[in-house]
Amino acid sequence: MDILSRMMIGQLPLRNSLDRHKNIFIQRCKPIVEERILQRKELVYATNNSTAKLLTSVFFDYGGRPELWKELYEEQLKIHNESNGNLSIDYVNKMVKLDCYIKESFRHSIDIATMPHMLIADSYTFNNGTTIPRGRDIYLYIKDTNFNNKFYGETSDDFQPKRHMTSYSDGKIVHSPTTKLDDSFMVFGGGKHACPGRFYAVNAIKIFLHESFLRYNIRTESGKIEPPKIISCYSTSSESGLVFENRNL
Ligand code: HEM
Repeated sequence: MDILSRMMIGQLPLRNSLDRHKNIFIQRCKPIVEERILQRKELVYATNNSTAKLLTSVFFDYGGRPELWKELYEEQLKIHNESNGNLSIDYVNKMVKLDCYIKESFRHSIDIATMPHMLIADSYTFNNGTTIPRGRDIYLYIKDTNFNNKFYGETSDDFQPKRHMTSYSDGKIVHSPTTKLDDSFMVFGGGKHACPGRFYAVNAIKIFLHESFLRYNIRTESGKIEPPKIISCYSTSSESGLVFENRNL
């Protein structure tokens, strides 16, 4: 059984090491962050470290792929017109193409699950002889899952938002939402400690993109797909520019 499966079924005596990282975050930010925000420190940490980072990657993935722009814009325009500009959660749930696009962008953007885990037993030895000492942070390397042909077929390396939806001849579209926990999509972890903020995070990103697509034509400064910046096994979005041009609604 691999490490992922053991974590999921709780066989590995790990706990989320959010507390340790939270304390580092608080020490660094104490002088500048208001008391009111500190009381919500977990939310600030979660939002900074994952949602904002991923939103940036989602913009870069969009800006370098002109072939996606028309269809995604038209879905948002249709929803804008139907809702008269008053988005309710029912309208956010109708953003199916956008959701599939976000899921594909997440699949390509995340190499390691953003929340490390810490071993709380004295030590743990895997079948291959690797021993982890107490207190060691463990990160889930999920690129193996994200680009696994077993889950995504021969085209697993390609950026294809439509891989997450099935269209039927009567026009009905069924899709696998970004928030769905699955062995093939571990971006939000899994099991009882899977990210509880995922619905909030994905809806916030959808609403942000909805408003942005309606207002702006967005492209990378180079006009090309900008590869992510890789720091060791950690990838983050490119540091190059994004261009937002006003769109006439
Ligand atoms: C796109 C954005 C986000 C990503 C990719 C993400 C990812 C993750 C991952 C991988 C975990 C670890 C799951 C596991 O241990 O199996 C986690 C846990 C957690 N996340 Fe998120 N997260 C995101 C946004 C948020 C937001 C916005 C919040 C709060 C509003 C949040 C709150 C939490 C909390 C409280 C936990 C710990 C759950 C537990 O240990 O039981 N996350 N998240």
